[in-house]
This record gives sequence, C-alpha cells and structure tokens, in this order.
Amino acid sequence: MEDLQALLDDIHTTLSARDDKGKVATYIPELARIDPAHFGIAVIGVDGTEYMAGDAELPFSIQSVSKVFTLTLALGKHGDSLWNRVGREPSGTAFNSIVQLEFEKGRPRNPFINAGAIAVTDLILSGHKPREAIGEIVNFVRFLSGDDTITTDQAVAKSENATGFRNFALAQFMRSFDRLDHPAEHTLGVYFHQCALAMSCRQLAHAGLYLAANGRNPVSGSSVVSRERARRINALMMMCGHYDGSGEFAYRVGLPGKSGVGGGILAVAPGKASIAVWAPGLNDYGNSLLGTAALEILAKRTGWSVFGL
Ligand SMILES: NC(=O)CC[C@H](N)C(=O)O
Repeated sequence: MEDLQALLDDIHTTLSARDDKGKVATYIPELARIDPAHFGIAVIGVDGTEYMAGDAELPFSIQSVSKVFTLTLALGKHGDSLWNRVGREPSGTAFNSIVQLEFEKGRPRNPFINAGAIAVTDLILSGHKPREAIGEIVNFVRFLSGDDTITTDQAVAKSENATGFRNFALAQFMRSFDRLDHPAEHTLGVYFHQCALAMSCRQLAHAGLYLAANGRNPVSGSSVVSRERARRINALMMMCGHYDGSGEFAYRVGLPGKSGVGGGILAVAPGKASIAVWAPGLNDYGNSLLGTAALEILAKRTGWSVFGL
C-alpha cells in the first residue's frame, strides 16, 4: 500500500481542483452559508496513528452522522428492545421521506433515516428533560472522541428548529401511531441539537474509531460496545447510512459509512481505520459529492473493503 499521508494529500489536491462540487444544503438556512470549497479528510488507524489533509481540523455541522452515535447510546440504554420502535431494513427512500410511515404503522424502516433517528432520540429522552438529554448526547460524543471541547452550534440548532417543518410532520405522524413517548417539540429539540454538533474530521474519525476496532477505542482504551454490536452498527451503516444512495455507496466505496447534509461522511474500515471526510457540496441524494469521491479513491488505492481482500 502506498504512503497514506501522500495519498490523502493527493486526494485533497485532486478533488479541490474539481469544478463540480455539488450543492450545499439550503433547507437549513445556517448551512446555506457554508463555502462549498472546504475539503477535509482524516484517517485514524486502529493503532491511533493520525493522517490528515485539507480542512481536517475545522469543525462543521455533522448533521445525520450523529445518528450513529445516538443509536449507539440508545442501544446501550435500551438494548435490543430498541428494535420494537425502528426496523433494520434499507428504506430506498429519501432521508426525510414520510411515505413508508403510513404503510408501516409509524415504525420507521431504520435508525438512519430522519423518522428512525427521531424515534431513537425519543428513547434517549426517556426519564430526562430535553436539556439533560442534549447534555448526555454531547458528553457521549466527547467520550467517544476523547475531546471535551466538542459542542453544538446553537445557531444551526435554532435555524433548523425554525424551519424543520418536515421533521415536525414526521414526529407528529409517528406520535399519532403512539410511536413516540414525548411531545414532538421536546424530541425534536434534542434531535436538532444532536444534528448541530460541530466537529472536525479529526474529532469525527476519533469518535468512530470504536467501530473499526471491535467496539473498543484503542486510543483511550475504553470499551464502548461489544464486538457483536460494533459489527451490527457497521452492517446498518452499510445498508442504510446513505439513504436511497446506500447501494451506490456500497458499490463505489465498499465500506460502512454514514453521511450528513453538512457534507460530512464517517466511514469505517474494520480492523484498519476510521475515516472522516468533509466537503459541503451534496449530490442528488443529499450525500457529500466530493466526500464520496474521496472515499472511493481512498478505498481503491488502499484496497480497504469489507467485500474482499
Ligand atoms: N441527512 C441529514 O443530515 C438530515 C439531518 C437534518 N438535521 C434533518 O433532519 O433534516
């Protein structure tokens, strides 16, 4: 395998020169202001070695990448009973789609589409005030990444709270099937804050390291989840992490990954490394255009894939 740092520098140079950077999300007004020219990538090996290129230390809005961490947290609190609320099948629909919810009686297909993530957040809220649940999520992500400086971007959370009509519709609709335990405003108050977590590629790659290392963070030495649970979360990321673009991502990259509309993607090369990439311009599925391209090149040149050696 070629030198990883040289490879990241090459990916950064090649992709920064591309004219077509995709389109930044505009439905959350605060995200519409982000410069699509940003590009960052960080790879943390399971031995803790860090490789970075571009804006790898600049915090960005992780948005739906947070759904991996809230799923992990909620599984820790509720165990497999979580699956009574949400399924484990790819949806084949957009991240914010409502259509399947009626046919499937308010049980979202998986924890990574918006409806499913809102149901997971509702479980985290159990027994808490929204403020406490937000604190618990922030503390969990700080623990995962070993970095106490991580916070939520209040302007992004506020911006989404003011314009997240679709998410309110999803939450109210689930509530009509008795699938949420809390008022939509409470659950979404927490959900918008988890999406507004601001993290750099470096912090994000550290936070995802447990998924590359059998459930244990090799840098901090902490056990996060069992080996079996880490595998299962990876399986869900592979099947559902990119919504109706999940098949295409698996085909091109071949690694479990989770995207967010802020342009971030967390990808996991089991036994090898945790990878975070950020390029704010999105493709038609709402996944980072150049982030996907970067991971495709990285996977090809390293040979990292869960589908073969
Ligand atoms: N795909 C995403 O990143 C969506 C997250 C965003 N906060 C939303 O709920 O619409």
